[in-house]
Amino acid sequence: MLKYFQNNYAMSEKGAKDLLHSIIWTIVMDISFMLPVILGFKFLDEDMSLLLNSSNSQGNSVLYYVIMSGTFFLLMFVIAYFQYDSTYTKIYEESARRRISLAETLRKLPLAFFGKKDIADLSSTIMEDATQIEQQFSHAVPQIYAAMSTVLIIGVMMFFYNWMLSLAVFWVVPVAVLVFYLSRKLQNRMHKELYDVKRDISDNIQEGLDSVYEIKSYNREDAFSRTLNTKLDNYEKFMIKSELLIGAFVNLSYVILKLGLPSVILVGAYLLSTGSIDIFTYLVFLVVTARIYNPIMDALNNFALLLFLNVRIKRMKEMDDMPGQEGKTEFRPKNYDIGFNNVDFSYQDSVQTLKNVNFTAKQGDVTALIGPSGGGKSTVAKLSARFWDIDKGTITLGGEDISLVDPETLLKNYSIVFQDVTLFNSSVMDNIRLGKKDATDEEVMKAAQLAQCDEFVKKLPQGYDTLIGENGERLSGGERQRISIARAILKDAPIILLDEATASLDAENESKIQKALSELIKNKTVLIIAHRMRTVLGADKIVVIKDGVIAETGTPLELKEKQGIFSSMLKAQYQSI
Ligand SMILES: Nc1ncnc2c1ncn2[C@@H]1O[C@H](COP(=O)(O)OP(=O)(O)OP(=O)(O)O)[C@@H](O)[C@H]1O
Repeated sequence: MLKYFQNNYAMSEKGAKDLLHSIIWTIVMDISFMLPVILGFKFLDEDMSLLLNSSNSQGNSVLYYVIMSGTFFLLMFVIAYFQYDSTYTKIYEESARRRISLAETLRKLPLAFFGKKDIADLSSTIMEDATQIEQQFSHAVPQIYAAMSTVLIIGVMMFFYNWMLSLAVFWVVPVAVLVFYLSRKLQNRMHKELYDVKRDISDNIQEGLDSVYEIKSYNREDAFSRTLNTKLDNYEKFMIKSELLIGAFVNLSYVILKLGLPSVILVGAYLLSTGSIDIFTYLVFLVVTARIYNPIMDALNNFALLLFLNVRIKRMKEMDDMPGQEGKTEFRPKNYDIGFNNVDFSYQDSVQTLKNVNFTAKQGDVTALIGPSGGGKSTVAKLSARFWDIDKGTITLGGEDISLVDPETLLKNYSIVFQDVTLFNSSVMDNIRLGKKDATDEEVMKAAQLAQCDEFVKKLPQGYDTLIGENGERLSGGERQRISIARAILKDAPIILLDEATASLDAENESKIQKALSELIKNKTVLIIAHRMRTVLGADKIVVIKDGVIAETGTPLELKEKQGIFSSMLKAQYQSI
């Protein structure tokens, strides 16, 4: 049972145990809620029949019923308290565990995964899906199991009491459940489609927000709104259709259940007329029948909600099952040479991005990656820090295979300055301190000076304490880049991965960034995706990557003399200057 819960509801072992407790408490509570009814029957059976039959024998006193009612009330209250605690408190704990476990899974995923997968999808699985599951598990799931068990217990008791009348009560249940069961596939399909349509809309909105500048500058507002409106309209239509269809099946099941009462009336009347039952039994069955279908209807309703949840549970399990990156957390390489040995890599199975890549970026050298756009330069740089795991070959750091090292441990050795700098809506000081979280203000300011940030930071209203807006919206491209260089200087890692900006910076800005970079790369292993001639010619080694293979390697002088791709790229750039 516990394994079933774990597998089907994406629960932890503790969560499955808590769910089982909560179901048991809900069953106990449902049964305890019948105590007043039983007391009522006892009263009818023993005392009222005495009165009706004008017997002289003594029934139970009023005091007896008062004491019994008080005891039952207290018992019900205590049971309801434990049911509440086991259901609500525990499910929220499980929900927190579920979110932490998802976050832990995400932490272990290859870094590049986050570039590929849209963040809206991830965050909505962690927050929205987890909330939906939490609500259903605190409200619906224990009730389904409890309702089924309670009805079963009462059913068995009723069959022992009078099997013919019980048959009249219960024949509708399997028919109603069958109708509902048969609609399960359709419901699942509807829910899946609805979920996909909804995800598509949130992706669309997220994309619109991310690219609001482009949309406005290319006058695409109308087109964007039209697409979004169409999707929203379709979503609405789809919702109505799915509600109607699912509602039709659920209501059909309800109607079938409702046929139980007339059956009991008719069969009961017949049995009464033949003298097979007395009036009291007839009344008892009528009262029970009037109430017994409600928990079954609730269970069906809750079951429909659980089907709705299936898609989300599946999505959560998918995320949980994503292969994370593991490795040793003790790692002290004997040097910081990066080696690519016969490396093959593909993002998708069908296209091979890198083929048999071999080169070494030596500690203390600047190794420039150059080549035509789409050739694989960024991929090589990212693979060297284990953003993805490769398909074939090995990538080593100090001679050790990086695929055996825990990514977080590995990344402590890298400073990464790529073009798409991410800044946070906090102060300049905190943004730079990201490079070394325990750095003093003085250390941060020193790094900022070396990265040529000092001058523009001092002009900001509160200097280093100025909040820079969401993703540094108050800063220029060059300023953002220099902040990211300051972070890297502060981190002072032995390896620098650098993607030189292609954005056209003005001459002053460019020379400042060059100055900052030359500070950063002193005595480090530097792997640079080079775009500027100055960098390319100043490099110790050049690796030319074209169509995923290494086309040339050597010093700038060697490659110039070779008259190959490098020398023609060099000529083309000089001609364009
Ligand atoms: N996350 C990704 N998923 C799938 N394919 C990708 C991904 N990133 C890059 N690619 C593909 O891999 C190939 C190499 O891309 P890469 O970015 O490494 O080239 P590049 O030489 O750095 O290009 P550029 O100079 O234009 O930045 C390209 O065909 C690109 O479309």
